[in-house]
Amino acid sequence: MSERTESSESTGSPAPLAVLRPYLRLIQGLRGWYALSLLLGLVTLVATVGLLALSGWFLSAAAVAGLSLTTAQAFNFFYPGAGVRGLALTRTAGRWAERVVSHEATFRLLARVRVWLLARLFPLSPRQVGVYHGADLLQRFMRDVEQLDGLLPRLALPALALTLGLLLLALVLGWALPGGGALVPLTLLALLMALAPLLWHLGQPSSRAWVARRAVLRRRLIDAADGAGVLAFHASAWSAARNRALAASTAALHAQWQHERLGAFARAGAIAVCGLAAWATLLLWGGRVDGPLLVAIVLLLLGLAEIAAPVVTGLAELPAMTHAAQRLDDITGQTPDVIPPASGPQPVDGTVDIHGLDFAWDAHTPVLRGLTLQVPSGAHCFLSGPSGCGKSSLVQLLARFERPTQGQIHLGGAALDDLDEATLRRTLAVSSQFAWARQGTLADNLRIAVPDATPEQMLQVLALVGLADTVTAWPEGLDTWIDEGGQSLSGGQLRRLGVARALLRQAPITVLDEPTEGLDDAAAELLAERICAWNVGRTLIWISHRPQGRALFGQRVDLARDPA
Ligand SMILES: Nc1ncnc2c1ncn2[C@@H]1O[C@H](COP(=O)(O)OP(=O)(O)OP(=O)(O)O)[C@@H](O)[C@H]1O
Repeated sequence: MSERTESSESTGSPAPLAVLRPYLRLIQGLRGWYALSLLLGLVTLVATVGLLALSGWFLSAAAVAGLSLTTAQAFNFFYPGAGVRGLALTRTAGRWAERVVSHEATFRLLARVRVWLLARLFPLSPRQVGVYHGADLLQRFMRDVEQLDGLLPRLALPALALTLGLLLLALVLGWALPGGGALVPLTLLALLMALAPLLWHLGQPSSRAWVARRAVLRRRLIDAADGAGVLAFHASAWSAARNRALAASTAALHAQWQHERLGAFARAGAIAVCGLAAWATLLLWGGRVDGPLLVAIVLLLLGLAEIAAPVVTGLAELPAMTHAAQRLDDITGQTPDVIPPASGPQPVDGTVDIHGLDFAWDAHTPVLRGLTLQVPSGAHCFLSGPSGCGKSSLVQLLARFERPTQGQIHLGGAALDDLDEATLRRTLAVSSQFAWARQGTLADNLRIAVPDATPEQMLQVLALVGLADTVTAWPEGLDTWIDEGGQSLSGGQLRRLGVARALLRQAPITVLDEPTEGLDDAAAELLAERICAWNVGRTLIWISHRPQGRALFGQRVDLARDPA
């Protein structure tokens, strides 16, 4: 688990509301959808409370009218009955339409947020992304984004609809209840508004714990599942991993319980406040206004609880939303280590010119010091050196995933920093030391390098790395399914697939990091021979701590001795 992720969870101060700003900005393009949703929410609110009020009035007025035959005969049952049916239908249709519209807006917003996040994640260097545990990154992209999707439909819009509804009610009650009737909904509004800062304050610890602990739970579970194959050999480590996952689960459930408890109290508080308003109205205006009208108003105020409860639940969610936004801000707030120019010079050939290169992963441990190396265009260079001398770090620098602390790299006469992204990737093909395959067919994995590669071209490079016979013997050949991360391939096959992918590119400069790992000496020698022949006229940098194939290379550099 990364230090960074762990620390951002254990020591957070209250997340400021300002972290929600980027998401509110993304909402701007969906204003029409949200305005429609607000309108439908208002219609539903009016229909809901109107239905309760009218039904209450209807029942009590009918009861009063039934006291004598004359009034019973004169009472008009038809219009109120039609009104009740109309309001009930409006309420159902309004709620349905409001849900459809707000869900549509939310899905559109989710898509926007995820695309926006990905656009900020991709320019980051592997080191910047690597500080996040894979499970944690997924949690941020999925669960934390989902937490934010309620910002408008579950909080802002219902709160706005309720506020407008209460103001409207103030007008109605000002007319219906003489002597300060408008004060009832206005007091209700003030009380609900006072709940907001209280819930914000009270919700901070539990929501921070809930957002953080569910992320820890996911990491622990994925750690245990990923490591099961290894941990199962070590009984105590395996039971420790399970216990850690269990403890994380217990802690996450406890935090969720505390978080939900606050929401439940808030809901109960809102219902109680509406109930108190109804009682107060009954006590203050009982006997002063028409009985059925008073019943209607009391029921109307009780009905408001149905609208106010979800609003305060949304308010109780606000701290969790800001904590989720804060976790996303950890990613989006980063400045990429390398910002490539939009356009730049074109390399004229495959020369690699490294001059006075210094590099360190951290301030205390220099990895490369004053490395100077010139590989002429079309030359084949064998780069060796003991483990840890910085061979793979040099690959990271050539690929521009990292920046040197000093010195310059030129490719084809152009400074690496000046190359635009597409030109750099076109110029340089790299097979990294860490082999990887994505879930998909073998052909899918090769087409990562060249999307329109033909089966013949793919088999050609597979033959170079000694995989063609194996692949053609598989019943599905190039269409053989490869499991996530290349798990269905042997270590050596996976490594050679990575090399084949780089070779398929036929780029002016090819860099292969430890391509012979996992091969016996004879196979390693043969691989070097074939790849040198394939790259005739193109620059090849072969990085290996093994001597096999060394004699085939015109240029031989020992990184531990030659530089500095
Ligand atoms: N991503 C990284 N973050 C921090 N330190 C790193 C990282 N990658 C490598 N290092 C450190 O940099 C130093 C050089 O590592 P590097 O992988 O470049 O060596 P190498 O010569 O390729 O070794 P090997 O032959 O074992 O692959 C090592 O001390 C290593 O711990």
